[in-house]
Order: sequence, then C-alpha cells, then structure tokens
Amino acid sequence: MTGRTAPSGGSRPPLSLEEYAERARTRLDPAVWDFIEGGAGEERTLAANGAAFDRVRLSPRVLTGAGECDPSTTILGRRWGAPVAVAPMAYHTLMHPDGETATARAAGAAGLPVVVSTFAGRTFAEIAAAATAPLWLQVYCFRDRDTTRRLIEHAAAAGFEALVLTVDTPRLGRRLRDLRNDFRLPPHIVPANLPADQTDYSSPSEHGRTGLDPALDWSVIAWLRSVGQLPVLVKGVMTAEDARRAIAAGADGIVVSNHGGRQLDGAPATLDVLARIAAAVDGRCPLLLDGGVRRGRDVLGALALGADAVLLGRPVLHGLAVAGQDGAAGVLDLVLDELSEAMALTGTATVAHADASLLTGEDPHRGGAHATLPAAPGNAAAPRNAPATELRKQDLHRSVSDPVLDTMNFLNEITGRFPDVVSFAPGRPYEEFFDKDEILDHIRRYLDHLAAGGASDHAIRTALYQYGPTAGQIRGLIRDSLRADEGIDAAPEAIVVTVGAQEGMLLTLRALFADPADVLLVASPCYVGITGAASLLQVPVHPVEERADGLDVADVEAAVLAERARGRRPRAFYVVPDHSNPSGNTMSRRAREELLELAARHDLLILEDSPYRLVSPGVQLPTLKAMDRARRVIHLGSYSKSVFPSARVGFVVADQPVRDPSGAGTLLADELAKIKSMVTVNTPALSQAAVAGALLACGGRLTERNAVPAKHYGEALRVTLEQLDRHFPEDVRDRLGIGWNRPSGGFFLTVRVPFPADNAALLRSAGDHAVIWTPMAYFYPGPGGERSIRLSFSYLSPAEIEEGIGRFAAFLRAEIERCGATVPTPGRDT
Ligand SMILES: Cc1cc2nc3c(=O)[nH]c(=O)nc-3n(C[C@H](O)[C@H](O)[C@H](O)COP(=O)(O)O)c2cc1C
Repeated sequence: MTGRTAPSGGSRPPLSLEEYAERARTRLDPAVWDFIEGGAGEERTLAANGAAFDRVRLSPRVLTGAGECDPSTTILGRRWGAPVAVAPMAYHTLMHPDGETATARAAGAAGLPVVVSTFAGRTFAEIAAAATAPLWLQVYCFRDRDTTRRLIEHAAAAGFEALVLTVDTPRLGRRLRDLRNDFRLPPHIVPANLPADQTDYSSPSEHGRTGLDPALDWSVIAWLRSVGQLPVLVKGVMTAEDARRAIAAGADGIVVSNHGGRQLDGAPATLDVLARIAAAVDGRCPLLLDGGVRRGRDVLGALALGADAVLLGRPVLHGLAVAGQDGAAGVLDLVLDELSEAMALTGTATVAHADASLLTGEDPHRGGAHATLPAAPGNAAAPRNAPATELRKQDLHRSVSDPVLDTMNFLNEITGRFPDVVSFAPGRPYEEFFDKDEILDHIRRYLDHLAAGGASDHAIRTALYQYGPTAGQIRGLIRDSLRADEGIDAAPEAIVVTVGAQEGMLLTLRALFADPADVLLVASPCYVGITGAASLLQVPVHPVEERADGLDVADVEAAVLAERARGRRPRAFYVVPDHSNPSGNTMSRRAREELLELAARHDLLILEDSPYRLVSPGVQLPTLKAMDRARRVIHLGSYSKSVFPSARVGFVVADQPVRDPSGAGTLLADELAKIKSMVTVNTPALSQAAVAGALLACGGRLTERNAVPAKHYGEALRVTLEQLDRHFPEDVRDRLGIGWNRPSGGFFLTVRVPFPADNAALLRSAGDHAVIWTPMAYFYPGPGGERSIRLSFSYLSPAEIEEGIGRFAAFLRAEIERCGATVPTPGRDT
C-alpha cells in the first residue's frame, strides 16, 4: 500500500482483510452485501472454510539462511508474482462502476492473474486492455452450447490464456439471504459478454436454474478444448476420485472449491480435503484451491498441504467496494505482504520450499490423507483387503515438488497427444549416425587394446565383469583424448568417470557446497540438469541473466558482490561457454579471460560444461579449463553427443588440491570418487568399454571422429537460419518484433517473439500448426524468458527442418495476429 492514498472510510488504510470487509459492509446496500457474503443453506460450509484455515499451525524456523523470500511461481508456463489469483466472481460492477477493469489493473500491478467470470460486468476486450498479468475465463456451460462457444471465442480473441470450467453448479445453491431479500440485480448490472437478448439475468438463482446445463459429464472437457484450444482447468472438485477423473478426461488443472460455501451446504471445507486430493493429483497438473483464504499465511498453509496456488474471492470484492482499483490493490498487497512475512518467519525461501514440514505436529490436517488404494496385484502374502501404503508427496523431499524436476513433462505429454508434429524440442543427436553393429566393434577393440597392453585373460574378464574402480577404468584414454582435442592437460588421477555429466554435476555440487550460505551462480537461462541437481541438494542458486549477445562478465561480478552483501558465499559459477544449451550463445575469448580473472579475484570456482564443442563445425575457442592456470575450473565432460548418449558416460576433471587439517593432501577428484562410491559405485564397465573403443578407433581425436556429424549439425543450423530468414526477411521481422540469434554451432538457437511463449501458446502451436518447441521460460531459475523460444535442430533432417520452420512461421504469424498486430506477408512488403 505504500504511496497509495488510504481508501476512504477510515483514517488509515485497513490493516487486515477483516478490516476491509468491515469497511465494505458499511458502504454497501445490505442486500448486495448479503449477495456477496452469503452462502447456501445454513452456511455451515461457508463457516467451515474459514475455520479450517484458523486451525492451521505453521512452524517458525530460525537461522535458516533463507534470505529474501521469493513468492513468485510458475503456473501453466506463466510466471505469477505470487501463488495467488483472483477467483471468478460475477458482476464486479456491483462493487464499483469500473468493475473487472479495476480488478485487472490492481491484480496486474502485483503480477497476479484474474479468473474472469462468465457473468463479468465489463467486456473481455475492456478487461484485456486493463490487464498486465494473465487472464483466464471461468466458463459456465449453458444449455445453449452456441452461447458458451461464442463466449469462449470472444475471450480467446481477447488473449485469455485458459478456461476454468465451473462444475459444481448444475443448479445454483439455495442462498437463503438472497431468498429472504428477494435479491434482484439493479437494471444497469448486466453480463457484458452474454447476448443482450430477452434473457432475464436479474435473478442469478432463477437464471442459473433455466440457463445452466444440468447434465454435463466429463466429455465437456474435450469439447471445451476443441472450441478454445486453451488449457482447461476444472473448478469445484472436492474428492480425490473426481480429481483422478478430471485428469483422465484431459484437464490441465484442478481447482479444489466448494464455491465459497455457496453450493452444497454441508460439504467439507476445501482445506480439509486438499491433502487427499493433492496425493491423487500427484503433481500431474497444477492444483489450486479457494474458499476462506483471508491472510497471507493462509496461502502458505494451502501450499504446505499440497496446493500450487490459491484463488482469492470475496476479499477482492471488499477492496473494490471500499476504493475501486486502489482498494482491490490494497487487498492484494496486504495478502502478498503477509505471505512474505509468513515465508520469512518460517524460513521458506521460495514457494517450491513450502511443504508439509511447515506444519506443526499438532496440525489437524497433517495426517488427514489416508486414501485407501487397492492392494498390489499378485502379492499373495498380503491380506486380501490390506490398503497399499500410500505416501504423501508433502512428506517427500521438497525437490520432488520443484517444477524444475518436472520441466519436460508437459512437452512429453504434448508430443504424445500430437504425434504428427515436427518437434524442435529435443536436444538429441541425429540418429542416422548410429550403426547397430559398431557398438560391438568398440567393445572388441577395447578388449584387444587391453590384451595388447599385456593384460591377462583373467584381468580382462575382471575388467569387464566385475565391480570396477570407482573413479573409472578408462581415465588414461580420456586423458589422451582431452590432450588431443581440447588442449586440457589433466593427470588420469584428476579424472572421475561418471554416469553422464549429470552425475558429475551432482558429485561436484555435493562436495563443494558444505555450508547453507554457499551459493551457486548460474548463467540464466540455464541447463536444467544443474538447477535440478542444486534443487536435490538444497543448494541455493543465483541466476546471472545472459544478455541477447551472451554473458557479460560484469553481471557475474555484480551477482558475486550482491551475494556477499547478503552474507552468503558465492562458491562456484556454472556455465556452458560454447553453443550454450539453451540459448546457443558462445562466450568470446575475451569474456573467457575476464571470467577467469574474476574467479581469481573473488575466489570463485568455475564449473565448465561444454558438450557441444566436438560436434560443432569449424575451429572452437579454447575451453576454460585449457586456459586455466590456477586450477579454478572444474571441467564436466560428456560423451553423449560425441560418442552416443545411451552409454551414459561422462567425466569430471577435478585437479584441485585438497588439504586436510593434518596437512595431508588429495585431489578433488579423490573426494568426488568417495561420494560416487555411495551413488553409483562405478560407471558400468560395458559402457566405459564401448566409449573406450570409440576413442581408440580415432586415436582419441573425437574431432576427427565427429567431422561428419559436426558438418551435419552445422548444415542443420544453416538450414534453420536460412528458412527463418526466408519466412521473415529482415524488415518484416523488425516490424513484427521477432528476432533470433545466430549461433556458430551446437544444437540450439533462441527466437524472440512479441507474445507470451508459454504452454498455452505451445498447445496452439501443436494443435493448429503441428510444430512444437520449448518455452525458454522453462530454463530460467527465476522470472524471465517469457517471450523467447528454444529451437533445437539437431534431431531433424534438412527436409524436416524446412517443413517445420514453415509450420513454425505460420504459428508465429497466427499468434501475432491473435495479439492484435498486423502480419505482413513475405514478398508483398519486402
Ligand atoms: C459474489 C460471488 C460471485 C461468484 N461468482 C462466481 C462465478 O461467476 N463463477 C464461479 O465459478 N464462481 C463464482 N463464485 C465463487 C468463487 O469463485 C470462489 O469459489 C469463492 O468465492 C472462493 O471463496 P472465498 O470467497 O471464500 O475466497 C462467486 C463467489 C462470490 C462470493
């Protein structure tokens, strides 16, 4: 509320939502107050919603090192300022003439979305013009499907991003206060987006009875999707069984709601059924809750019990009634301020950290989710009806609820749903280079190599069949190859062979990050493998945003200084210097030198991950490790691109000396191997043998082995750029606000677009244009990337790329048109 004038009706701004409610009550006509405030029947469910939140007890946590808390979250691919949106409520114009436009402005200022009711008092176009955060449309399905269809089409045309189907209203509940008051809407309060025909909307309950379709079933979800091509959430789910059915019917999200106690009186409080529903949903789609949220700490309580976000209902109307847009903004600011307070005092750094550990043992909701599952089939020993042991997600490590660990699920699901798409999503090698017999030749060659080196049959058998040395058995060959290809001079003892570079990241983070105040800096956008590993290990991450032309080392230094100022220790910086995943950018030689100087100045380690160099055309810049004179760089290597990914062989070069208090010394690689012995014991010998055979076949020179693939990927990149240029000549792309970078190699490039490139857009791209890509926002540890796309071209043939970019161009044009910009056709305006 800082800087905002105090809403009139009191000498100071209200300090709680309760005070807002009280001020609203004194300003509103008593019948209008009853209409918004009341519930169905004896209002037992209405009361239960609030009482359930009153019972929540949160555990204060101290000295957690959490620092500034970040309440932002990502729902359906869009960043929200906090896990809060405005619930759909009819006729905001009853509270203030500006109605929903005031609400949309207030919510947008806080970065919060609004779910706009079917019965909004202002038109979708007016609301969209006022909004700066996502808008969703709440849909009541009418008996007349054409009316519903038109409603959705208008919302979609105005840029609404999702549909929220309300399913708890086959008829409206008996709201005794309205019946007693014989409540009628004043003549000027009308639904601005429904046909202005003879329909009498003045009595919501009567219109509800005649207008709403009472016979809906689960097939309505597919119908809605076919009309709007938008994600569909289902609002009004109150049981685990219905949640499972909703997901099976294709719902993209679920809102646990009893309509604010306005429908079935006697239904339980939403918070009381949340944990059980969260267990059934199991993270498969966003889970929201409404009903009774009246303080910031209620938001945190709902997250702790498994919600991804909440909807706030009546309090927003109270704010509007008190002071229009300023009042609604005051309400939302208050909730966000209370949420930040609750996060700080419970040591909850981000919403991903909000889990059941926040609840005290006395919390009555905590043990509430004991759904009975059928006994596992075929387990004869189990008693016939013994319930399977069900685990609650909230009781698992918080990382399993971190969206970063789930990043690719939506993409996989889309690929499954639209099998005929051209996919610019996967960062996979081109499969035509794999020969099914070559793998056997590799293993044979390695065995011959061992024999030629004097190994006995027995020693060879042991090497192939037994547990092997934890640090790996092909370290000598890797050393030779690094010398030949990368100018890296590392003793075999400084190398640990890992299960992919991914294990290398996990081991390295585990060894280096010992103190809660240690922070990992990452170039952002960032490969999700490193942020995922950091999440598993609860390592705090500080993103350093890459600029359009790549990383600026001054930004890394600013991040180091900012973390120091907060009392934390920047320990290491993770970077993909060559043809980065996801952006495609490459650091210049000068930037590499500056980064090494900065690392020395600030006692920072560098984690260098560079898997695309050896499969990229042309001469590569030196690795950071090759330029490293002070052993500041830990080099993470991978053979997934340069040999083949199924081997899952990677390595870490960790030549940093480690000294213990007695003065004895080892290398960091020795310490990583100790950790590895408790993770994967050793990298499978068969895989090492196959990679070793491939290294032997080319005398360690993977650049030579990969000359043909590198040419192919270079060609794929060239064709992708050529096709983009063809569809969007320079003046056209400038006018449209589209742009892309021109990587010199690798598998990826970044396309900047003038519209939100989120899951909803991806769904339209797949459904309408049969092409998919990855929203760049997936790769941002914090906000960012909302208007960029990662295109991966490595997996496709030139003909597929040509076809795919054609479809992609059609998608971009359609999307830009959708946002209201005009789209010039190439040729006509060049
Ligand atoms: C005045 C009023 C109008 C409402 N109109 C709608 C509506 O049009 N569509 C809908 O799905 N829910 C509607 N709801 C229910 C809300 O979306 C939400 O479920 C409920 O208000 C949340 O509870 P809370 O008010 O306790 O926060 C309405 C609620 C109120 C109070």
